[in-house]
Amino acid sequence: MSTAHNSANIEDVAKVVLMPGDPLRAKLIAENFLKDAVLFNDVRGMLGYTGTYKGKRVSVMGSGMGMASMGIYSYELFKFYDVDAIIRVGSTGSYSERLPMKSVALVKGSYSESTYALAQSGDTDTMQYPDEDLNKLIESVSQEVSIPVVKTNTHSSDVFYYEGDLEQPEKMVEEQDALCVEMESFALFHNAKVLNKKAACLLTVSDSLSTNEHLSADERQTSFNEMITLALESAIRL
Ligand SMILES: O=P(O)(O)O[C@H]1O[C@H](CO)[C@@H](O)[C@H]1O
Ligand SMILES: O=c1cc[nH]c(=O)[nH]1
Repeated sequence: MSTAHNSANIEDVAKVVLMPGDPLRAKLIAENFLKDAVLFNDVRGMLGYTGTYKGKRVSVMGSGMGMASMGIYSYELFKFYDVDAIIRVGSTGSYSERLPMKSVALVKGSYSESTYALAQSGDTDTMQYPDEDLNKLIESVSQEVSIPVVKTNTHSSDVFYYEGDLEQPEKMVEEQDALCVEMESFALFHNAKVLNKKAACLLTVSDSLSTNEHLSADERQTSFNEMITLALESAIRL
């Protein structure tokens, strides 16, 4: 079985999938963290691999950028590949010094102005949520492996280059308790909800919109490693 966007057979994909936005980050994760990783998809360059981590089968696949792309890939993984859980591992821009550079955020709610949920199923909720039990697991693993997380809502935006209200970051912090911005978790959480599956989202702060700092390529690599370790250590306990 395959779809228009994924050439894998159902048995090629593990029950738990890590999803970075960037397909090349999926490749790096497969090469550096998984044993015996095998490529299961390269349609449109959206690389997906399955291997083992500490003996347990885990997959990793890019989601692409934005709700529409995450919407397609996560829907297909849940619905047609019988995936139980997806953990997004993304980069984020911080709106507040309460979420410093390189810190890891565990998303407890995803606020969006996006029409994704409305268009997908008529869902008018502007806040979509991760799986509560999966988040609790990640939180407890974070203590066990000493990789701290900041629990926060995120702003899940359709827009990267923004020319609107300059006070948007402050408003997101005050009105939505969203300390950061990224572009996919709202669609992922919505799909998990309508398909009765599990989803979570870990984000590493790569940019600060409050202090105007940005991670270098090397720093990104090192700090993403902590988030990926936490996601994998959680995945094998599911
Ligand atoms: O690092 P990833 O997972 O791609 O996530 C963030 O980076 C991209 C923007 O540069 C968007 O996809 C945003 O959500
Ligand atoms: O969506 C994103 C992701 C990383 N950094 C940003 O500024 N925005």
